Amino acid sequence: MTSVPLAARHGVGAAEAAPTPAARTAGLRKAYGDTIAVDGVDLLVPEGAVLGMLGPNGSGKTTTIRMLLGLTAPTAGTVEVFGRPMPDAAAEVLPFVGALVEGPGFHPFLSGRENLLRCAMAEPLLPGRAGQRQLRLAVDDALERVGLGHAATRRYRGYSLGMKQRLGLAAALLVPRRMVVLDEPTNGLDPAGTREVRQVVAQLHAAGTTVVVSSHLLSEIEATCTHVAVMNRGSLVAQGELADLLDAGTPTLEVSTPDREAGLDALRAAGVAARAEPGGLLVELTGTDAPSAVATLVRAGVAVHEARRRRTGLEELFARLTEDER
Ligand SMILES: Nc1ncnc2c1ncn2[C@@H]1O[C@H](COP(=O)(O)OP(=O)(O)OP(=O)(O)O)[C@@H](O)[C@H]1O
Repeated sequence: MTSVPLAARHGVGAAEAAPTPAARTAGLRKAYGDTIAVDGVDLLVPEGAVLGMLGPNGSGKTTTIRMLLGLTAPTAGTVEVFGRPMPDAAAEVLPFVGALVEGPGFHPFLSGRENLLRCAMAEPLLPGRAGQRQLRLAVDDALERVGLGHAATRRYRGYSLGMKQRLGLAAALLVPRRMVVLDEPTNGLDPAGTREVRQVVAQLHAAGTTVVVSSHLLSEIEATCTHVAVMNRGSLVAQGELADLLDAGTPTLEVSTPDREAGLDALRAAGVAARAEPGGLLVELTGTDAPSAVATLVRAGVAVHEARRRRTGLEELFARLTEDER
């Protein structure tokens, strides 16, 4: 592993030439007594990815995230963040990593802004370089990004669960990060809050920040993530680019047509498997491709109103990967 200092390679805004992943684990294991929370996890988080961690309750997502952040030490295996070992290099690495994990310890009698100012003063990347004015600007910017500007002066103890969650997210965004790790960031948020988190993740991604986000909301993961890691019973059962995972099932083409019988006859004559569906046909794209299937239909005089590839869908994939074998 390269020994170039993290700040030199990963100074905020610096271009990354080396293909070092943002984070990587090997043989990661965590046991709490007889409970094996995480077992043999080889996770790869490519730099610049938005990686969604999915898994049923108790599958080991939070424990894995805590080990990524150096908050708990592995029982066995290794964790690297930006090529540096965790938790040993935590002091060097963590200023570049924003995190929202569980309820952060905010002061109940201070306002949201005052709480964030305290966080800002503890940020190694801000003090020294930043005066009070800059700290306040960073705090107000973070509050605006999470939609808390209007409640900045209210005491934390009066915040709703969703507002507390937003303040935790704001703390993760106080300085530009190389990686942001969000454990269930939409927990307790209303639909507007959920949309805002989605926007924040999209902004981070556009700025080149790596994002690791755990969620039970498959639709959120499907909408925001480039990569997915699926956990089940402490193990990683699938990981990779979202598009590749979704394409892993049998590819099919949905054809909207009123001429279903004629369409089925034409496809069968061409050796293409298909079945009738309400409003049209579902064509299996094994041994053929979408343009050929559509051409076969059109040649047979079948009116094709619309043709669309059907993806497996994350919900179906998730159910398949995590269903119990019992
Ligand atoms: N500090 C701990 N002490 C004992 N057991 C723990 C501890 N932390 C986690 N566990 C156990 O490890 C397993 C994995 O828990 P973890 O919180 O990592 O799962 P998760 O996928 O994040 O679940 P959820 O979606 O419910 O948050 C569970 O069986 C849990 O009870």
